[in-house]
Amino acid sequence: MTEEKQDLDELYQLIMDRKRNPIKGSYTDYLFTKGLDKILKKVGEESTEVVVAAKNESDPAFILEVADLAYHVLVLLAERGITVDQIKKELAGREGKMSKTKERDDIERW
Ligand SMILES: N=c1c2ncn([C@@H]3O[C@H](COP(=O)(O)OP(=O)(O)OP(=O)(O)O)[C@@H](O)[C@H]3O)c2ncn1[C@@H]1O[C@H](COP(=O)(O)O)[C@@H](O)[C@H]1O
Repeated sequence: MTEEKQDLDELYQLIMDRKRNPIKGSYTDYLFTKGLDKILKKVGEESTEVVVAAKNESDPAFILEVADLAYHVLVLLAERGITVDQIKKELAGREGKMSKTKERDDIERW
């Protein structure tokens, strides 16, 4: 059996392509047309669904909700003009910095 995988970078590129070349009937296009407030509303809704699924539902249902959230966060990044690489760079800059779990400074005060 072949297992299909979609890289987050590839999905982001597809979303960017929808932004540059709108396609009628595309849900991504629908979100960009509605604008930032609609995208933020979806990110909020999908976040809540992840929380509920994490507490109550099976692994497949939880995975589905996390995937929905990931997609909408990528749309939000694209709307704000931020790339996945910028997020990776931010995460890479944190590597090895969180060694204490008590009495440690907030992330902003590193
Ligand atoms: N990963 C996703 C993805 N995850 C969720 N969704 C859509 O997100 C919507 C969420 O469903 P909801 O019931 O919460 O929302 P709704 O009632 O449909 O709409 P609103 O609440 O936003 O008005 C559904 O319509 C899903 O189809 C996605 N739509 C697209 N993608 C990816 O984006 C690619 C491009 O999609 P299009 O832009 O539609 O061509 C697809 O091939 C996928 O890879």
